[in-house]
Amino acid sequence: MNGSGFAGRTYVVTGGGSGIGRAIALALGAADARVVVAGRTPQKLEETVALIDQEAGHAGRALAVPTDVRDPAAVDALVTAATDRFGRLDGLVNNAAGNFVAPGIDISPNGWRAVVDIVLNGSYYCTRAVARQLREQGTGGSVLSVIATYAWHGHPGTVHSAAAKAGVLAMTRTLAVELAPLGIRLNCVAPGPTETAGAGAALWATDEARAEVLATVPAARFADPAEIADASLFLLGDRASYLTGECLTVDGGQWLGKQVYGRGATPAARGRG
Ligand SMILES: CCCCCCC/C=C/C(=O)SCCNC(=O)CCNC(=O)[C@H](O)C(C)(C)COP(=O)(O)OP(=O)(O)OC[C@H]1O[C@@H](n2cnc3c(N)ncnc32)[C@H](O)[C@@H]1OP(=O)(O)O
Ligand SMILES: NC(=O)C1=CN([C@@H]2O[C@H](COP(=O)(O)OP(=O)(O)OC[C@H]3O[C@@H](n4cnc5c(N)ncnc54)[C@H](OP(=O)(O)O)[C@@H]3O)[C@@H](O)[C@H]2O)C=CC1
Repeated sequence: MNGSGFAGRTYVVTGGGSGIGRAIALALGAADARVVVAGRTPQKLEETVALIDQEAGHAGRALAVPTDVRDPAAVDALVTAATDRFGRLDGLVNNAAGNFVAPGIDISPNGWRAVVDIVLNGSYYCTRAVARQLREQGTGGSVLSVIATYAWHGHPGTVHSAAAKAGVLAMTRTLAVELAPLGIRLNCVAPGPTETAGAGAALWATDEARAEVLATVPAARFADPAEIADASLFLLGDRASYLTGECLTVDGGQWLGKQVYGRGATPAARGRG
């Protein structure tokens, strides 16, 4: 990945201690970027830092800053810690999330708040803090938010997350216009079902639930977090320099895969098969 334009740049990755966030942090580290990982669990963040150091062959390329993105003061302190350590910022990945499956009418106000505060409010606080830093630097930069396709098609069982991800998409499109004059691009990536411990526990905790999810994916497999990281680095980096306010779906065809007659078959073809 040398020559990709990431060398010497600094990115904050929220939820960088696990799953997709860790994969993005590792990919940035492998591309010679400096990476600041934020999340609530220090040990998970330190593991990511150790993996980046190991890949680099030396320490110092990554920093763990325990942060709850629901706390705007903590988010401001995260940006200060990142710039104190690396001198400047170049971008942000809003990846932190919380989720659970429950019927919408049964979710308590606190349950609604828990998810919306992490996903929507946290993404706003982080975007605001990083964009202010970029404005102060006068350098421009790039913000990527990890959403989900149910931001536009909805999803029974996760109304809090679907509503919050839709909010992040609207935030991205709005701020893409507001911040374009500052050279700041904002985009989203929408992964389909991706093999992570967090999503597995929250969304497909049983073999039956897992099989049900898999049956919705035309590609007939879960994504590897590294595949989401590849798309994410494209959106974050200079090869996407004229791309802003967009969302790239990386879902094995899942959200397009609604069908009446079966995949790849017309009724006539099915008759022959
Ligand atoms: C099916 C295919 C879809 C494919 C696309 C999927 C797209 C999206 C995927 C993801 O987002 S994966 C990310 C998954 N990762 C996580 O969720 C990890 C982080 N999760 C958490 O931190 C928790 O799950 C949390 C609940 C979101 C937040 O934790 P916190 O410690 O802040 O809150 P709690 O005190 O535990 O609970 C707050 C509140 O929420 C209620 N609640 C929690 N779980 C459930 C549940 N399973 N059912 C109903 N309610 C729940 C809990 O009871 C609390 O409310 P009150 O009791 O106080 O009213
Ligand atoms: N896996 C999938 O199938 C899909 C995932 N996504 C999205 O991808 C992203 C990553 O999910 P995934 O890797 O699967 O799941 P994980 O559970 O591994 O990732 C969620 C991360 O968010 C962090 N986090 C949660 N709450 C907070 C908080 N209040 N402050 C800071 N960090 C927090 C968690 O760390 P900690 O608990 O230590 O704070 C964790 O590292 C999410 O945005 C998710 O919605 C989208 C579509 C599909």
